[in-house]
Amino acid sequence: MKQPLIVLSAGGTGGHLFPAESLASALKPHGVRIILMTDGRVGNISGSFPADEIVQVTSASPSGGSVIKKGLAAVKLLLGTLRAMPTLRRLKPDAVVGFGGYPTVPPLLAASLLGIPTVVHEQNGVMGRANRLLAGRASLIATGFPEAKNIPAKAKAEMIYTGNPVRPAVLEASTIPFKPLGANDKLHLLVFGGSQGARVMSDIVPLALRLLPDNLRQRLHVTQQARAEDYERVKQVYDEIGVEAEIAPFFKDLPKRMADAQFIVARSGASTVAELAVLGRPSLLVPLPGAIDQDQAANAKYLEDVGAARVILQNDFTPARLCAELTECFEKPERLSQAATAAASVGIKDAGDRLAAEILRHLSDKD
Ligand SMILES: CC(=O)N[C@H]1[C@@H](OP(=O)(O)OP(=O)(O)OC[C@H]2O[C@@H](n3ccc(=O)[nH]c3=O)[C@H](O)[C@@H]2O)O[C@H](CO)[C@@H](O)[C@@H]1O
Repeated sequence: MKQPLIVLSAGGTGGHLFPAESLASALKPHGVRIILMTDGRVGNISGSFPADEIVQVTSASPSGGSVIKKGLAAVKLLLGTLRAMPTLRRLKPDAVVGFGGYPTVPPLLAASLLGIPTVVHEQNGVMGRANRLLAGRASLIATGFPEAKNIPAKAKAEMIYTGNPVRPAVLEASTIPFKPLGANDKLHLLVFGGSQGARVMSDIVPLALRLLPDNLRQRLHVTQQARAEDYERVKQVYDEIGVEAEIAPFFKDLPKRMADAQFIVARSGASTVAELAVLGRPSLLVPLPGAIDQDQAANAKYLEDVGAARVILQNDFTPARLCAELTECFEKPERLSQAATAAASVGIKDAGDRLAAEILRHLSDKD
């Protein structure tokens, strides 16, 4: 019997790649060969990806820019589709699964033109533009949230809710219990943006900590992701005000650091939200503003609605507001424990296995 082959396609940021990595890990024990198609941005993020082969595809994104730029990007996507066709003809995969982002358009479009079943996984509470382009031709659409808005009406695919697959490192860290904050304990505060970091965290968090009364500031241990260009100014403030802080542009061991944290201030990308739930950690979320689909606002609301997170819009995310939130953490530590429990109640640890099982079932139904 031929070994099943599944092509996974994901844009090269953590938010798209990590769920694909989790699915790959879940498919491997079923004897499936995995090929990853992604763009040039993957760099060292793809180091741990359990693929048998990694194929680079176009990274053209028609978002933003002038009409000419958009036109050029559309031509690139079309050329990418034409280039993907011979690769897919050679590989003859049983399915191509896309995780969103423009680099997934050429492989999935080429697959559907060749009659190869395509699966779209939408991680966010609102379907992204690349996935919307592909949904009409997909035979299976899986979603990370119970409801995904903006799915095109013409999509005839079977719809399933699997949750967002999280990396094996997150599942490992999820066995670490939440440590309630004792009266004189240090509060472990973790601050991060997304896979690319977020400037607003470097702008606001150090100033908020400067506003904290000295006795509370001494009770903080901070771990903060800051873009390389922001590193010095963040470090300078922490040195000045005597805050214990570990700062880096990207933490490879973030899942373990999330598990060790008692309060997390972050953006609300789909993977971040899924990880907060699987790990069961309290958070304050600042959705990425200005996104056309407001997907991060929908993601954050999911945790807010169950009492697992507070959500602050970027305009209201001021040093004073954050200082007040942190003061409350120290004064009402039981609130952190309650939010941790609420987060854990909506975590889906087996989303990768669920998605793998649904894809294999879907393929065998088609046989
Ligand atoms: C700017 C942008 O287009 N953002 C989108 C992108 O987000 P982006 O990729 O930034 O955000 P996600 O929250 O989905 O993923 C971030 C991932 O990076 C990891 N991490 C982060 C920092 C660090 O130091 N180490 C580390 O490992 C997190 O654990 C998480 O797994 O894709 C998401 C999923 O489609 C969308 O919701 C976001 O709107």
